[in-house]
Amino acid sequence: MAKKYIETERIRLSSGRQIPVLGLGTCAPLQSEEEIIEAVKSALRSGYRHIDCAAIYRNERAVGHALKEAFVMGIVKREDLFITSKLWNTCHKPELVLPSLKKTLDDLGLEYLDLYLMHWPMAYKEGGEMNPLDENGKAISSDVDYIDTWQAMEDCRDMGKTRDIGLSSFNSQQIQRLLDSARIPPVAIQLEVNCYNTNKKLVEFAKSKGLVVVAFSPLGTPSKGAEFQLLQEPVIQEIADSHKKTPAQVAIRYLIQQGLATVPKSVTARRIAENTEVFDFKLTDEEISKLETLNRNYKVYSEKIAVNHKYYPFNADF
Ligand SMILES: NC(=O)C1=CN([C@@H]2O[C@H](COP(=O)(O)OP(=O)(O)OC[C@H]3O[C@@H](n4cnc5c(N)ncnc54)[C@H](OP(=O)(O)O)[C@@H]3O)[C@@H](O)[C@H]2O)C=CC1
Ligand SMILES: O=C1CO[C@H](CO)[C@@H](O)[C@@H]1O
Repeated sequence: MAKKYIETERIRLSSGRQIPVLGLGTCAPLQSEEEIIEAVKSALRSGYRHIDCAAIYRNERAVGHALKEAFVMGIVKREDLFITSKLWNTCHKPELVLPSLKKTLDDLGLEYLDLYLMHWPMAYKEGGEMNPLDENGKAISSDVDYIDTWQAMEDCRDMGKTRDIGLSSFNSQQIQRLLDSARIPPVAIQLEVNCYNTNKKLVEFAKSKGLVVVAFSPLGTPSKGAEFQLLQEPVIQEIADSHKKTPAQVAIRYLIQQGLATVPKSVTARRIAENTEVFDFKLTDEEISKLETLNRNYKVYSEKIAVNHKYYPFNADF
């Protein structure tokens, strides 16, 4: 019988805390509040203890609703959970950081987060749309330096509003620049990593600086009408068949064997459970090499609306 996902599957953060390697993604723009509530409850019942949220997903109240029900029903206790959320780009001004975090906490119905990430190094114009666009459809920048935003995030950690702080989609130069001035170093970074985008140089760089890497879009975001469909690749299917596993389980297992945490998203109870059954088999070195032939440095989240931003992260080599 497949080994149930259990809480020992964790990675130690530089702060000494631990992050469960498997979490539930909640970026679900097409799903209703009811679907999100059911998905989070289903995940908690399946043994997930790590939920990945963000203000920009516009569904933190639904996640909070599910958490509250799970607490009342005794499915899980707050202290057993690892809840991540992310500061959105329109709230990088230092005076907006704490209010943004408080809004997220209020929506989630929590006293504190486990991890608060800066969602992107890029600040957008404050005070209006979450994706403010100019007449050419490009994001309108704000001039805030992510170093100043980080200092406000450090203050949030000092206040106990979040146990740890981290980054998302920063390139190596931006990580280094931030580390050079940080009073509190980031413990983790979310990066797009999957078999289409193994992102090796950046992953190794981040790890060498003491950051745990959390892989987002582990399945290649099939729902986004993506150009390529990772889960339908014959190479993945073949390896899955030989282990009596599914392509999604192989895609997730690949990341775990790279020493990464990951946050596959699903609102389908069967898949939510399926995605946990990844701790009872091991890919061989040969299988890993075969999977890596799929790499084409393909990004689902290239944030093209912000290509002209001063801090656009994808112009650097890595
Ligand atoms: N920091 C950042 O900038 C970013 C962070 N993220 C985070 O990462 C999470 C995951 O990435 P995301 O881009 O959502 O995409 P994923 O790669 O996790 O793919 C999600 C899609 O795969 C489907 N799916 C899930 N499990 C299976 C399965 N076992 N078999 C077949 N299909 C499956 C889901 O369908 P269904 O739901 O219908 O079951 C959904 O359509 C996000 O939800 C978010 O939390 C994502 C992007 C950027
Ligand atoms: O997490 C993410 C998913 O959706 C957002 C857009 O709406 C992205 O900007 C982001 O990186």
